[in-house]
Amino acid sequence: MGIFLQLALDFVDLSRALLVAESAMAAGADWLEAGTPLIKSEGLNAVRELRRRFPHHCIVADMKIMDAGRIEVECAAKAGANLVDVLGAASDATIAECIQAGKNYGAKIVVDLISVPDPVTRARQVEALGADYLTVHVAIDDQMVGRDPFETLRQVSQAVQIPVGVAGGINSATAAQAVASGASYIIVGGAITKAKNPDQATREIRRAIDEQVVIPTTLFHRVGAAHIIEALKQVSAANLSDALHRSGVLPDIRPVFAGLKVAGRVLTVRTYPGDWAKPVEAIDRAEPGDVIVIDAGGVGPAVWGELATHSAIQRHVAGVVIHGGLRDAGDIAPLRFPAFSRLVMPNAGEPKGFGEIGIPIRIGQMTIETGDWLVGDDDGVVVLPQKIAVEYANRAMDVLERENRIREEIKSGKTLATVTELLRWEKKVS
Ligand SMILES: O=C(CO)[C@H](O)[C@H](O)COP(=O)(O)O
Repeated sequence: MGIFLQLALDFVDLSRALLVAESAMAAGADWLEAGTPLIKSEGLNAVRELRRRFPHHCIVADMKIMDAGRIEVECAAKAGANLVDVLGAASDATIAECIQAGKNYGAKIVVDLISVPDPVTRARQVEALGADYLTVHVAIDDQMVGRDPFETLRQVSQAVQIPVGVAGGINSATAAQAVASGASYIIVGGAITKAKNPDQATREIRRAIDEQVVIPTTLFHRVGAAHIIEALKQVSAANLSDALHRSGVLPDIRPVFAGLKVAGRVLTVRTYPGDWAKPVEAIDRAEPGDVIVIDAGGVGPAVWGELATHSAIQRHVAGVVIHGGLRDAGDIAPLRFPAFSRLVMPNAGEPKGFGEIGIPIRIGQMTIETGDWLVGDDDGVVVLPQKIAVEYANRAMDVLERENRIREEIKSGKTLATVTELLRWEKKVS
């Protein structure tokens, strides 16, 4: 038996879901899943519509049932689902009801092991209850902190006889690993639904599964602590701010030169207005790729200029952010060194040596520490605290990927309001 590719339509708008479904199913996906967000947004009408448009495909309703198993399975089956998902975290009574209702209404029951503390034990239990399929699943939110499903998949697939599938950020680079770890079906959401070209993305994942090959991708894969910079180099300050729920922006600090982006780890400096000693000493303390963030109290005179920039370039410093003043802008411009500053002025201060390097600083409402991360570009600077850096670097990638997909839909002749069904999704004021 071949390995099935299940496309998970995690949209909130049926029209967008159908657009991707049409191309992905034609490109080689086997099973078609109405994702939980789609069912919550559109109701079981989403399943009915998928059944109508794809009469010969297996339709999966990702109901994530937690209670009232009988009625939820009945509704999904009557809407046209062949497979209905219940959570492994649900009680045995709920799962047993789902299984009985499935038999009655002609649907198979998939037990989703998402967030189950002991998946191997639970897998054996639900197999004994009569489940038809088991899915090992790393939640989208858990993917953001770098978790993957492969070791659990290997263990669960060895522990039970029924087919085991996998979900959790699978892409063209990891689909072969999913097969090697024992998957009988592979569920792919974002790597197809956020792809600029879902048709091509589906073909690549199909090939990765069938030929057991790794097809590298820079998108749809999540980084761990050692690779934060790889994600931050791809995203914009706006992407990162969106991921951070619109926070993280350094107020009043503007790019001095247009078209230059910086992403890097922060080295902080606190200094006295105009005292450029610690900023220049920090260059010698910086690691390659660091961004020096200077708090000079938000006022002049300048604490950074052309010679400091040459020095920073020698040390492979990635950029500078100044809550204070910069000078020599005309001489720095051709050096293409990313510089962000509150003020630009001709006068420098004296090197008196006040202040410290590497201590927490405060700019506006933001506390910034050495080891934090930042992204700066034409929009300004967004800081990412170290303790949440892995998660929000990944969430910023997710924002970027979603925008990539929306942009393609606009370019195909729609407007932003149409693609996002803005009238429907405006925040209602009570
Ligand atoms: O059920 C889901 C989330 O709970 C998703 O459909 C599933 O995780 C697949 O999407 P992705 O490939 O983006 O992880």
